[in-house]
Amino acid sequence: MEGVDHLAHERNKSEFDVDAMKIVWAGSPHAFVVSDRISKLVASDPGFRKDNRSTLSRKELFKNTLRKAAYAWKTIIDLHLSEEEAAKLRFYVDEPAFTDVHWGMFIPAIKGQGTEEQQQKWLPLAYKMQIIGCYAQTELGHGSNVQGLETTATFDPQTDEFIIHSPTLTSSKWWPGGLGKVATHAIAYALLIVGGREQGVHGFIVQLRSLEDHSPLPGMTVGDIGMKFGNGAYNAMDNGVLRFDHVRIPRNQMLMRVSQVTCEGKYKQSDVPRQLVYGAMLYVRQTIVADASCALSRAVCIATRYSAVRRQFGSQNGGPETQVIDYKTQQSRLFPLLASAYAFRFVGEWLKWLYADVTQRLQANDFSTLPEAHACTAGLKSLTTTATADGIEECRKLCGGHGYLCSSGLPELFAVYVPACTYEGENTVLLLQVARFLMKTVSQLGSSKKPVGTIAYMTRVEHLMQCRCGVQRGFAELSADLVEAAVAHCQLLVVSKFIEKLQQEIPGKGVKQQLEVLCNIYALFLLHKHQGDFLSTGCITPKHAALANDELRSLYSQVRPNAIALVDAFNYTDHYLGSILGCYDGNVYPKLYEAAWKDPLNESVVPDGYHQYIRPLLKQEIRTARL
Ligand SMILES: CC(C)(COP(=O)(O)OP(=O)(O)OC[C@H]1O[C@@H](n2cnc3c(N)ncnc32)[C@H](O)[C@@H]1OP(=O)(O)O)[C@@H](O)C(=O)NCCC(=O)NCCSC(=O)CCCCCCCCCCCCCCC(=O)O
Ligand SMILES: Cc1cc2nc3c(=O)[nH]c(=O)nc-3n(C[C@H](O)[C@H](O)[C@H](O)COP(=O)(O)OP(=O)(O)OC[C@H]3O[C@@H](n4cnc5c(N)ncnc54)[C@H](O)[C@@H]3O)c2cc1C
Repeated sequence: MEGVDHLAHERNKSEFDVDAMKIVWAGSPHAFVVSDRISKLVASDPGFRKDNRSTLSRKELFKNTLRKAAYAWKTIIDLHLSEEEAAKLRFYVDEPAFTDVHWGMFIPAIKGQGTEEQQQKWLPLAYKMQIIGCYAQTELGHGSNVQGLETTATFDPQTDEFIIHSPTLTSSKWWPGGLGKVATHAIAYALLIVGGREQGVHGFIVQLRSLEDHSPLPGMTVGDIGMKFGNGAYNAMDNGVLRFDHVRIPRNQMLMRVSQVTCEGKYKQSDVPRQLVYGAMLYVRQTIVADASCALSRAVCIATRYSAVRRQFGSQNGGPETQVIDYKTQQSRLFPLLASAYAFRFVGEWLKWLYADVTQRLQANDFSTLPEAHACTAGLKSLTTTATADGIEECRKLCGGHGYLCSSGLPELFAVYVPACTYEGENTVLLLQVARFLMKTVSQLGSSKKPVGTIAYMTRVEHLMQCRCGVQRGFAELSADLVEAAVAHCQLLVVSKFIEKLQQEIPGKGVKQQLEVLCNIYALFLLHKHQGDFLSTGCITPKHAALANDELRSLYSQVRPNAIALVDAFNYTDHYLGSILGCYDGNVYPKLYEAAWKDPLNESVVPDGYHQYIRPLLKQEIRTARL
């Protein structure tokens, strides 16, 4: 029945202060208040409805996304929302759209790679959305290998301009979000050529479309690259293709914080590392780690609530069947994911601090922590997105058949989420960056340069020193093993940041105890999953492994009475979850049944096509009917 909380009995079992945990999850009392208010504002506004998405054609979906983006912007203006509130509103609208790239990449790229003058010119236009930007780096022939990009930017000293050109088919820009149909401007990455000399890849602000009638400017061939994985909401994003035919832009539209080209045609490299050209990717990778905790927590919330509702087998003397959440197999699949959601939340908080710290240092031309920041953002983006994509799929399976319904919210969450393993750096390529960083650290062991920060533990791996001479030669040969070492390094990071979180003051009855249980589950689950490595290296004995497994089962039993409260602490509205299986009141079956009849296929009792195809079949008139 509507209004009845079918999970009340679960919520009454909680052994901790859920409201206090909501604040821990949000990050602070202020962040909780903003999140709670904005999520309810979005959920209560029919203008942000999303339950009909699966019935729309791609063009309808895309146009609806434009409408929502415009409506969101109007809401932001009308309600005088702050930047923080506006970002939260776009988050809870939960629709992949050009605004993600405009706010998440185009603006950070100008802030990180533009001069003061360029920032003063372009940022006000971007903040007011008087221009809409995209981040055009990837090409048909190159994505991972940025230095392999083929688009050229040739300086013409006669006119004080750059000529942007796509010399080959594979140099066509391919994938940039928002590029296909919406963006008026791009940060386009191209191989800089000055005085006949190639100077590497740099970023350029290029206007793509008229601000009068939105038509592509001369020399631009631009469009959408077509349907993407599943019928999910990511098809609301116009990932595009763009070719330049000798397009001229003023010299002052090359982003010149890292290097400059003078009007005389002199190329000047500032005394900053060229890798600052990659700065926007560092920013997005750290946001993607926070996004991973959000996406995984959504899936875990759905699967946990449904596991408490679903009963299957185990009836005694006609009594109720067993809740599937009580099965040890269900717990051993679900609770490590619950622990991972919290673990990724806290390592994401730390990574946000690390990014802010390195950004502050860069402003003072202190580049000392840039390599570590790159390794951490690259490695944690790779680790958390892989675990989250796999975790969302596991949550779908934990919900049995109903997990495969669009109304469960899980198929779409998976379809929208999985490209995170590829974009912003393909996960294996990024782990190789971490491996390179680790091996560089090994090569410095024994020198005066002592490992600090997240690699300080490596001073204790003296035995690696003997093999360091071989490492340089064997990197390619050993790369598969080194990628595993990179994963282990990142897992250690996640565990250590969870432990550091627990050393902070955490208010609320039972809250810290619950987090300690989740931290132990996360760490012991990893030990269990990789016990072969731990045993083969002598880090643990078989007895330790057995004790760890016993402890895991005990920890699952400790989580069980608190599971619903732990996912309630995410404070997601039913609107944002978009899932009948995960609805707050647990009233699943009536809602599933009601939703089925809303499917367009049920608009008529006799399906379209019956008289043309089925009736002749049934009446054996097939021989005469024209197929
Ligand atoms: C790193 C590469 C793989 C290789 O680069 P190179 O070949 O140039 O270098 P080397 O491997 O030789 O390394 C040289 C040297 O540099 C160091 N290095 C490398 N990268 C960096 C870096 N980023 N920072 C610092 N240092 C770096 C490296 O360690 C070496 O050092 P040593 O010599 O000392 O060893 C490179 O090619 C690469 O990065 N490839 C990956 C390409 C990539 O990531 N492409 C992404 C394209 S953009 C994209 O995919 C966008 C997806 C967007 C999806 C949706 C949007 C999500 C938005 C989230 C935010 C939303 C927020 C909204 C807010 C709101 O609404 O308000
Ligand atoms: C949904 C989506 C949105 C995107 N949005 C944008 C955007 O807004 N702007 C933008 O510029 N780009 C965007 N991209 C492009 C994205 O950044 C690239 O697809 C990504 O960087 C991967 O590059 P790639 O496609 O060239 O993969 P590849 O590098 O070709 O990967 C293919 C395989 O090769 C392997 N491989 C590659 N190099 C090595 C190596 N050195 N050693 C070992 N293995 C290797 C990889 O591990 C992978 O298994 C988007 C992509 C997607 C899917």
